[in-house]
Amino acid sequence: MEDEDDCPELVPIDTQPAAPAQQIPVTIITGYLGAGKTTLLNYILTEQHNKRIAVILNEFGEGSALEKSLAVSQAGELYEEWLELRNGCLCCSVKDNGLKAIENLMEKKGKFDYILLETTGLADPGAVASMFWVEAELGSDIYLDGIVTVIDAKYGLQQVKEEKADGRINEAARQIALADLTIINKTDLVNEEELNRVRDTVRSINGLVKIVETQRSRVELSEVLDLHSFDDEDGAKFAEKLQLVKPTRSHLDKTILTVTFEVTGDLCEEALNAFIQDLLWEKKFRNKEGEPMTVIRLKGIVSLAGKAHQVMLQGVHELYELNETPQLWEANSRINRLVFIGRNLNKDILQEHFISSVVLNTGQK
Ligand SMILES: Nc1nc2c(ncn2[C@@H]2O[C@H](COP(=O)(O)OP(=O)(O)OP(=O)(O)O)[C@@H](O)[C@H]2O)c(=O)[nH]1
Ligand SMILES: [Zn+2]
Repeated sequence: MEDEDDCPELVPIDTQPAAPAQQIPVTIITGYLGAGKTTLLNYILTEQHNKRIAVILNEFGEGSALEKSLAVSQAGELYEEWLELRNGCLCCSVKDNGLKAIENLMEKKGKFDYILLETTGLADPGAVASMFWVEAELGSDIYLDGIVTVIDAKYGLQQVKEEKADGRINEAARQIALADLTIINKTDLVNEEELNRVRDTVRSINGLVKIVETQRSRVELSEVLDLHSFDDEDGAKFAEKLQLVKPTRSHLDKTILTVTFEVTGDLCEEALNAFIQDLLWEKKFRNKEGEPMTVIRLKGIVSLAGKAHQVMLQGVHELYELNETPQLWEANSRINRLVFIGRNLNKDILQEHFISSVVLNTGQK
């Protein structure tokens, strides 16, 4: 028997390797069971486009948590490989095998232009997303382009509202919180009023997300691909977008919502790192009820002391990044703008912590 750590050999086919260089975008497609993820993938693959798209399905085989299928479709041909997982855990399995498998595949078949990865309905896409994000940092061939969450217009609401045992985060709500784009699918099954309710609920969770509505997941490709949700190519657009974010008010108890605030003044970079780490890693901040604040997605434009350029803050799951953008601050307009999506968030408490620990007194040196 072969070493378990090894990836299975992938089907060799005759294609000449594409020209090297250039990172390949990966879009993570998530959504609750039966929402229409596979329908979306099939739709994208059959649409007219000039891309070589690899599709990775991360699904556990029926009756066995030890297998998942890796299906790669290209120009209508479908290859399937079964990868052994040692421990039923998706993020680890993707980390141990999935990425290697993708890389092996690219070595053998030449590069793809795009990768779509469908996660299982119950997986935490945050873990998967942060893994691809880290890989890009480490010089991998792949970078995370965006997270797309498909929602069932008919059953989505019910799925989001379901209370989980032991106070665990509702997965359907978490998937919406993480998303850059949500696709409310199966609109044929609901009336306008029901659709409005779904839309409002999505908005109540995630104040940043873009929403489209579909039947059979038929969406403009340009709405799904090349979102560049995690790069800082265009700091200006990013800052503009943050300005439009409205805080959300939850319809439901204990659910996830969006909190945003603006603060003037320069920030101490070290203290900012400590603040974010306390928030994301240590879960040190608590709301009025004493429950720990949990942040799922974090974005911001910040003004670091001594830096002429705007700095973009991005966070997913437990990972975050601060990157200088090409945008220069205009005189007297250095405003820090932060957006937090998560659970048990209290804006006033967060803002107070932020001001007292991170903001330097202007004028004081
Ligand atoms: N009525 C209706 N049915 C749809 C629509 N889109 C998809 N479906 C059906 O819904 C079912 C589930 O769709 P899938 O694309 O397999 O959903 P999925 O999210 O990949 O499901 P899992 O992988 O099992 O979590 C299928 O029977 C689809 O044909 C739609 O817009 N309207
Ligand atoms: Zn599916």
